[in-house]
Amino acid sequence: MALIDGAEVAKHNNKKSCWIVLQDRVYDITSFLSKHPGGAAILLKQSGSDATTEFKKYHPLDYVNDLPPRSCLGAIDPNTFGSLTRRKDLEDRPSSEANTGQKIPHISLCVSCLDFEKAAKAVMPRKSYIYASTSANTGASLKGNIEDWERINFRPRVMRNVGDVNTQRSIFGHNSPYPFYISPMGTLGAIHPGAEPEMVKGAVRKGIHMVVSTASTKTTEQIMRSMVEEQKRMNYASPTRLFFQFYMPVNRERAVELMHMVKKAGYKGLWITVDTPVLGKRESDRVLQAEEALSVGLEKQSTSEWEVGGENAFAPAMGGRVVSGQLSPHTTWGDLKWIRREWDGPIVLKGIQCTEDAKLALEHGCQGILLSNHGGRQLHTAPSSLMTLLEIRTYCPEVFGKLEIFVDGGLRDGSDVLKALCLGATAVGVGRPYLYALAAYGSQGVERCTHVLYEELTTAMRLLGITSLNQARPEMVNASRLLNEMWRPENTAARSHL
Ligand code: HEM
Ligand SMILES: Cc1cc2nc3c(=O)[nH]c(=O)nc-3n(C[C@H](O)[C@H](O)[C@H](O)COP(=O)(O)O)c2cc1C
Repeated sequence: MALIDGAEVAKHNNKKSCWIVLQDRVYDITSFLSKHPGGAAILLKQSGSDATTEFKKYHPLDYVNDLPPRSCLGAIDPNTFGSLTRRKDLEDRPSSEANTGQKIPHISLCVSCLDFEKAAKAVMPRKSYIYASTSANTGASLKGNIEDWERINFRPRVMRNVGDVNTQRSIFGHNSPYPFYISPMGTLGAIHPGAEPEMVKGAVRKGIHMVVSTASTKTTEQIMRSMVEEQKRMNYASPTRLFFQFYMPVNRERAVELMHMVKKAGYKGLWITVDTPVLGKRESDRVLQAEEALSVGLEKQSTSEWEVGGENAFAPAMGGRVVSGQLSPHTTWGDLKWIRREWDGPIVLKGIQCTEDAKLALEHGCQGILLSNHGGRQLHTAPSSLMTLLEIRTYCPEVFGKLEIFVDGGLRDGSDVLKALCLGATAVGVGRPYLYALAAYGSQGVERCTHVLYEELTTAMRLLGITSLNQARPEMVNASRLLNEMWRPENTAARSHL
């Protein structure tokens, strides 16, 4: 087949005829524009040009196989890459105009979790920063997550021998030096070129557990392989284990296929996200999408025409856009029956937000619950996980001891971790701080973030007067302020459901 000239490709740079180059092949993606789950605008930005670098940020290479038949037009003439369109005018602006040109701070200057965000903002493309930092609606859920940790105080004991401290915890029998783990976050390819494997590398080196997202840039197997390779480099001395976060696809066969893949790859537990029957309204994402559409002249297209994906059968996008077919709004408690038949390992429900559902999780044979509002990205004014933890302690204490209870959302300090453990949590998930650490410093950032949290935790334990996490008790914290605001059945019209 004759090679295609770059100058020819460059001509097809609009929505009527849109060609892109991926690796050394030319693709006509005109008919795919309106079906792309990530939106048409991002593809049009790449029209007539080599989209390989941008593509790899978001997708495994084998995604090209999912394009409609006959999309591949042939190979590009390698001598004509120079004639392709260079869309410099549309390149991503840095996330913070003020930081442009600023040098990234030395990693040793990151002494708290919040410092990683500042560093990341200096280097992250604006789109990636918006994806990471965005939250639902006015941001009230995210704000509540962060603030509630500071509304609980410790009740320290003094004059105790706190020379040596032990911070070990286990998740479903898998020991870890830490009572915290890395929360699942999608699309890490947009955060660091090394994507999920880079995060895994840092995790393995420090021995921290990690939950891998269904919406990852790399495949389930690639991510597991990267863990095994890093383990090998460390003579298998790292206790790190990977768990899998599961978004339920609408199609059951696909769901089963994914579960089998996850099992075969060796993931140690299935964390089913239950707070996302639909995507929350992430406002900054929406503004960005509108800006992108305007920048490529799509403003005349009605939003719905371009945003509703077609009959796609891919992994979900979690970037503020609904991916049709990938998030099932139809999942119910009854589905746990067939899920259990397909998956014999531990099941955690991620996104439990009230007592009633905690009880149901126990009744339905789950092994764990993760109290979470998805980092404030889903329901506007959802309860913080801390508030839910207090509610569950008050109204269904029977789940403690029978389920492993995790919390996440807004934890930015090792002492926040300790508060959750005092109140009975098994372990806590940390999301954005790890993402920002990865963005700014790659796997070294992941290691550093773990170290920072660990140091804060051990200091807090000593100052609280304990030497082991088994000594953490509810009476070591004063949660009165939150308890005053906690939901109570007597304040609700319908009381019969508890
Ligand atoms: C050419 C074949 C392509 C296919 C088959 C494809 C497919 C998909 C699919 C299935 C998703 C849903 C989420 C996911 O699985 O990650 C998605 C999202 C997305 N895609 Fe593509 N895509 C293609 C090209 C591109 C290119 C060239 C770019 C960038 C220049 C791109 C950027 C994105 C972005 C930004 C998202 C949203 C991710 C998020 O917000 O998390 N895609 N695409
Ligand atoms: C950028 C980003 C992507 C996320 N992607 C997913 C995901 O794919 N699946 C999921 O269940 N939760 C996802 N979450 C939610 C996290 O797992 C976790 O619940 C939340 O980030 C914890 O809050 P924190 O970021 O304040 O620590 C994501 C969160 C962020 C910030």
